[in-house]
Parts: sequence; C-alpha cells; structure tokens
Amino acid sequence: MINELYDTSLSLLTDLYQLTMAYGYWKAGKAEQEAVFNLYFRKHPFQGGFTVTCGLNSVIDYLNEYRFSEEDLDYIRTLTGNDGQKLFEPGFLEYLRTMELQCSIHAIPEGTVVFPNEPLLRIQGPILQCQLLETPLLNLINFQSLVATKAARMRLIAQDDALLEFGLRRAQGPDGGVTASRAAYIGGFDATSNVLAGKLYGIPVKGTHAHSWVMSFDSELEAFEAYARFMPNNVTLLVDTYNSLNGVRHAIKAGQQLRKRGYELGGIRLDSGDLAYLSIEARKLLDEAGFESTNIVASNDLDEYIMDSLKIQGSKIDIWGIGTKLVTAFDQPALGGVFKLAAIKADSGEWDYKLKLSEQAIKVSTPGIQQVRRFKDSKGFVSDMIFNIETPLMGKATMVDPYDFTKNRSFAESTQFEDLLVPIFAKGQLIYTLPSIYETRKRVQEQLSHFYKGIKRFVNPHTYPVGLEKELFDMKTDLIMKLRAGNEE
Ligand SMILES: Nc1ncnc2c1ncn2[C@@H]1O[C@H](COP(=O)(O)OP(=O)(O)OP(=O)(O)O)[C@@H](O)[C@H]1O
Ligand SMILES: O=P(O)(O)OC[C@H]1O[C@H](OP(=O)(O)OP(=O)(O)O)[C@H](O)[C@@H]1O
Ligand SMILES: O=C(O)c1cccnc1
Ligand SMILES: [Mg+2]
Repeated sequence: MINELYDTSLSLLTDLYQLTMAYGYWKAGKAEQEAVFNLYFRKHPFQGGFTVTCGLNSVIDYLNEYRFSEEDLDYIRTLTGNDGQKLFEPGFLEYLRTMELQCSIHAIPEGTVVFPNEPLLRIQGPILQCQLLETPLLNLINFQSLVATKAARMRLIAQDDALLEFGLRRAQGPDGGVTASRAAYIGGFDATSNVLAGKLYGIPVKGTHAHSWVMSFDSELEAFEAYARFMPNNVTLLVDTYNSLNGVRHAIKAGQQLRKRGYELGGIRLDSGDLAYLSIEARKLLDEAGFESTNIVASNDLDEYIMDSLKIQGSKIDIWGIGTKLVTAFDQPALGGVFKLAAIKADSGEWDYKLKLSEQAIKVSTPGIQQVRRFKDSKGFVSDMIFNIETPLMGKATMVDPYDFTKNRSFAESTQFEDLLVPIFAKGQLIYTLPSIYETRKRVQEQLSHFYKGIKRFVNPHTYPVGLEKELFDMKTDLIMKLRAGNEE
C-alpha cells in the first residue's frame, strides 16, 4: 500500500548510514555474508502490560516492490562526503541496480499480543541487504504496532460499544493517517471516517456531520431537517453547536419527520461539555420521545482514560468517535522498536553469535537465531520463552528470567505451546498468505482473551513472564563475559 500511496520505489526510505554501511560491506567483500537481525522493542507503550504487533502487511508490500530505480540511483550518485567528492563508486551503484532481495524473513503474525524482547521479525540474509532494511522495517512496524495497541486499549474499555476512528485531520501526514486507520481497525475499532483507508483496506467507513453544516443554516432545526431529508438512511446529528440539550430536542423533531418517511434517527453526537451529564440527559430526552434505539455518539479529545472515567460516571454513550489521541498515540508518540544484529555466519559455516553490550541490562541485545515459544495451559497463555533454534530443545525446557537468573521455570515436554514466528519470505520469495484484515482484527481480541486479565489493566499492569531458554541464557551470559573481558580499558 505504501508504494501505491507514493507511486514510487521506496528503497530510499532508509537512513543514509544504511547506504554507507552497505557500501562498506560491499567494499570489504562482506556484502553477501549471511547475517541475522531481530526487530524487537524493550518496553510496552503507554506504561501498559501488552503490545499488539501490526504492520507486517506493509512490510510485505514494501519488500515485494523493493528495488533501486534509475531515479533512485541517479540520486544516490549525487551524494558527496565532507570533501565534496562522491560518496559511492559506480560499481556499488551497479551492484544496487541488479540486486535482488535474498532475505529470509520470519515474523510474528499481525494482531498477535507480544512482549518486550521478543523478535517480531527475524531477518536472515546477506548482511548488506539486511542492513538496508533496518530503517524501513522499523518505520513500518513501530508506528502501526503503537496505534494498534492504543486502539486495543480503547476496545478494552469500550467493551461492546462501537468505536469510530476520526483521526485523519490530526494524523502525522497522509501515510500516518492511512496506516493509523488500518492499525486502529485491527486493534478493535469498528469503522473509520477515512475514505481512502476504506477504499484501500476494506475498512467500513462511517461518519456524522460537522458544526459547519449547522452553522450554514439559519437555524439548527432547519439544518437537521435538511440533513435528514437528503440522507435519511445515515442520520446522526451533531447537537452541540449552540446548546447540546436544545440540540437533542431539535434532533428529536427531525427524527419525528424522518419517521413519517419510514426512516429512523440513527444517532445524535455530543462533541463538547460534560459528556457524562449530557449523555445521561440526552438519553432521557430521546427515550421519553420514543427514540430508544437512537444512538448517542460522543467525541472530543477522548482517550481510554476519559472513556474509563465516563463509564464509571454512568454515561450513556453507545458510540465513541476518537481521533487525535488515537492516531497520534498522544501520550507516547513512538514505540521504541530496534533492529539488532544477532549472528553472522563464519567462513566455517558456523554461526558467530553477536551481542551489543550496555550498562543497562535491558539494553544488552540477545544473540542467536531466535524463536518465541508461547506455553499454554487450560486457562490460557502462561509464558513465552525465547530460544535459539540452533540448539533444539530436548525434553523439558527451562527458561530463565533474563534480569534475574535466580528465577526460572521448567516446562514438561507435554506442555502445549505455539511457536510465534512463522516464515514470510524464503530467500526473497514471499511464501506467506496474509490473513484478511478482518481475520487479523479478530485475532487481536482472541489473543487478548487468552491472557491473564492483569496484563490488561492500565495502572501497574502485571508483567507477563518472558524468559530466555536456559542454553540461550548461558550462551548470552558467556558472550557478555567474553566481550566485557575483551574490551576492558
Ligand atoms: N464527564 C467527564 N469526565 C471526564 N472528562 C470529560 C467529561 N466530559 C468531557 N470530558 C473530557 O474533558 C475534555 C473537555 O475539554 P474542554 O475543556 O476543551 O471542553 P469542551 O467541552 O471541549 O469546551 P468547548 O465547549 O469550549 O468546546 C475533553 O477531553 C473531554 O473528552
Ligand atoms: O477530538 P478528536 O478525538 O480528535 O476527534 C475528532 C474531532 O474532530 C472534529 O472536530 P475538530 O476537533 O476538528 O473541531 P472541534 O474540536 O472544534 O470539534 C470532531 O468534532 C471531533 O471533535
Ligand atoms: O464523521 C464525523 O463525525 C467526524 C469525522 C471526522 C472528524 N470528526 C468527526
Ligand atoms: Mg477538537
């Protein structure tokens, strides 16, 4: 989709340093050396207890179209260094021109509930190619996962109420708007006001009308009657332009006219003031007038916390219209996903495991060709274990808390599990059938239902256990010791 939106190849959607490193690998004769990178995040957004992964569809589109066009190469050719001389030799540009993606990619399917340090994507292939993909893959996964997570949080509060996404006007540019609409739908929204997202993804489109409609008439009643006349099968009237409860009375009048023509007043929308009080009073007015099935839509800078508060206050809101705080992920504008090298194949054909040291334990990367095993019992998912597929698990598996080795758990061989990463590309060839957006959307709710409810609360959520398989933990520890010893002052 992103390619459609920009109508161009998007291989330049990367940071310059990926190109300069790619050039370096090429010059050093390392371009084809096989490497493995993991894409993962370190902390849940919104101080929450879960994250919903999203954006794989864009990754697939992006990689399917991946190539350096003549215009791309013409541009790269112009780039110069500090001395004004060309950065790249012609031979490198020729290499890029004929380059075909050879990467094999495993990923956790979209709509899966995931946790810190779990590889959402594992990219294996020529190091030069993997490197070029760091920035675009992070760009695609970070934002969409963030918005899908925000949406899933709102769905938890909304329960069975309808959720409409109204964010396009506040989104971070066209692609931010369109991808946010998709991610919001996957996270649990029911519809979007974004017509392009509707067309591109098959998301239901819905909407009401703006204050300008009311303001353009001499009176609110006239505006409502006109709207109802012209669009009798889609009437949700925005009642707060002048005085919300008066507006509800006018909407009821327009609704009575509609009924005479065999149509129903679909809803009224409240967009300012005390949404708890106004929705309760509006409900009374509507019910007294025999409009029990007319929905009350609320909007106005809503987020999951205000929704929660409104629910506690007994508000009578049936449909929530949410824009700004959803599509901008207002209280946390980025998911901190990273892309780290985990192994390089040595000339011997053996994996040489790689790790980035840090003073902060949470920032030390994990080596290995990783897979995530999610153990289940009769009540649901119980823990996730990251393991190295190169050291097959035999019999019972032991997993260690990566931040406290004294904490570990063992799982009998008979314990049920699911391995989360599935093959997407094999040496550059797509081998995965992307589920429909509707299936992915269902998957989120399905997934959430299998987790202990503590991970879903907003305040001090329960930490779902994610550990390293014992052999991987030991290998990581050894590597840390070796690297620390080898890099002492
Ligand atoms: N009962 C309520 N409890 C908690 N928050 C509420 C309640 N009613 C509305 N809100 C939220 O409070 C904020 C109100 O915003 P603001 O102070 O701008 O008022 P407003 O009603 O939009 O004002 P105006 O009438 O000028 O448009 C919004 O984020 C809204 O969602
Ligand atoms: O509040 P959001 O969650 O972003 O939802 C979208 C908002 O966009 C519209 O008005 P707009 O904000 O453009 O103008 P208004 O604030 O004056 O209503 C609509 O009336 C909502 O209030
Ligand atoms: O249809 C609506 O009510 C709508 C659409 C976009 C933004 N705010 C409201
Ligand atoms: Mg507003």
